[in-house]
Amino acid sequence: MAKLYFYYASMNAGKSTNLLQADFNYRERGMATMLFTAGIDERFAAGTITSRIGLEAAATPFDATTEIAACVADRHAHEALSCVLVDEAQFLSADQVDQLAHVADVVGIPVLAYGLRTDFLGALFPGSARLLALADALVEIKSVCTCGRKATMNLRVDAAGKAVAQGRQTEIGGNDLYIALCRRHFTEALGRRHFTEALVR
Ligand SMILES: Nc1ncnc2c1ncn2[C@@H]1O[C@H](COP(=O)(O)OP(=O)(O)O)[C@@H](O)[C@H]1O
Ligand SMILES: Cc1cn([C@H]2C[C@H](O)[C@@H](COP(=O)(O)O)O2)c(=O)[nH]c1=O
Ligand SMILES: [Zn+2]
Repeated sequence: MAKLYFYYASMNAGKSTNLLQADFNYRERGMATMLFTAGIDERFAAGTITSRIGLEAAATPFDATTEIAACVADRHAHEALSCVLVDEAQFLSADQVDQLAHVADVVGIPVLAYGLRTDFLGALFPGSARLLALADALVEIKSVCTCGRKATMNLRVDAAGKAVAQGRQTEIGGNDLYIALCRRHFTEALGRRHFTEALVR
């Protein structure tokens, strides 16, 4: 039975690299894949998944209106797909994650979704919340804080490197805007009061 996997991590942990390696594995065996990534993330060429170590592949951009199950069914009708891979899965809606579960369960294609678990305040993204609830397998991709502990959180910083404690959940950026930290250093940088406020919102 095909499964829905959620590979989650903090920023800069190697999610896109891992996705591109999985994709390469399928393709070198002559198996077709379909890749999705968030259309709003235009840090690199639109419709491209790029890892910081130089690998890249073409992907279908998704936004809030994308009917992912229909896109997969269309492609699958022309070429039998062996795997669907989704980057930036934190930006999926709950309904789009349900569609990915349908792709695995009914269409029978394994789905590998890669994304952040939590935002800059330590709160779940909608897509991540649904994936944590539904995925058959939750796989953590680990990275390291400056102190050597596991970096599970994403601190947003301003131009002066100061922690940002409020703002909209979606703010596209890279190392200029975010630092992956362990929970202890994240909480200290943010101030425990802000951290708790975000969680009870
Ligand atoms: N020029 C580089 N050469 C080798 N590794 C790099 C380079 N730049 C970044 N990295 C490493 O690549 C990883 C980030 O990969 P990426 O797949 O883009 O992460 P994510 O998708 O989780 O944000 C990090 O481990 C980072 O240290
Ligand atoms: C923590 C956090 C992140 N984002 C954005 C920033 C990046 O554009 C992506 C994550 O990219 P990566 O592949 O993991 O490097 O998400 C955001 O919009 N809001 C946040 O709180
Ligand atoms: Zn730390």
